Amino acid sequence: MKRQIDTKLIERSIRDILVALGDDPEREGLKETPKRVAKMFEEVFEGMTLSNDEIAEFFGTTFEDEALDECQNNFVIIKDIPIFSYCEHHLALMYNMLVTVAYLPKEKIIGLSKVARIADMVGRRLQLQERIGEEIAEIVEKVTESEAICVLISGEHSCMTARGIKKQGTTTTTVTYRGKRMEEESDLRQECLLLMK
Ligand SMILES: Nc1nc2c(ncn2[C@@H]2O[C@H](COP(=O)(O)OP(=O)(O)OP(=O)(O)O)[C@@H](O)[C@H]2O)c(=O)[nH]1
Ligand SMILES: [Zn+2]
Repeated sequence: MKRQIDTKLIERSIRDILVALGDDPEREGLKETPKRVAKMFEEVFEGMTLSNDEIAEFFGTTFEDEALDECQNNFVIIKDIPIFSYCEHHLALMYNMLVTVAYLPKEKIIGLSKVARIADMVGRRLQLQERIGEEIAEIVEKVTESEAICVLISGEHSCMTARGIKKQGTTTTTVTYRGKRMEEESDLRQECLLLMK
């Protein structure tokens, strides 16, 4: 069940912020700003209205194919999915984010676009980069029942490039492994990472 975002409360809060900044929320350029921001939040935080189970259910289109019985070690890799997110510490934009998802199909394969939809929706939450990887891996595992999943993410955090320490061009890379085979087989982890890069 999709949760509703309280847009009226967001509008009031943004108006308060404009006043706190010493500006006039009634002036022409700002009159519609609280409404615009509330609408933008509804869009960019849509993932906060859904649980991981719901995302798995909505974007869980899978197929079964006899050919899959023959190949227990053939990775599927969906590379460089661009997403945006917002860091939960500063509400600052994470940008130039590229997500690569690899998994070993067991009996089911997931529709390729669904992987991108899952990554996109997980990004639309107040996040940590590490948690984006964990949540994508968890949802892909729920949908595919795969025993070997890896999520590689690289991205820039505006809270680190445009404020504070201001180190432009710094990128952060996170790697998330999930599943029994990934835990147990270090060769598989290495092979997978090599293929993803
Ligand atoms: N691990 C991790 N840290 C993050 C992420 N996004 C932001 N941060 C960090 O969260 C930390 C928050 O630190 P604080 O000391 O509480 O906040 P701050 O005073 O604004 O820190 P500075 O950014 O160093 O100015 C900072 O080091 C951020 O770089 C993320 O996705 N993962
Ligand atoms: Zn931040």
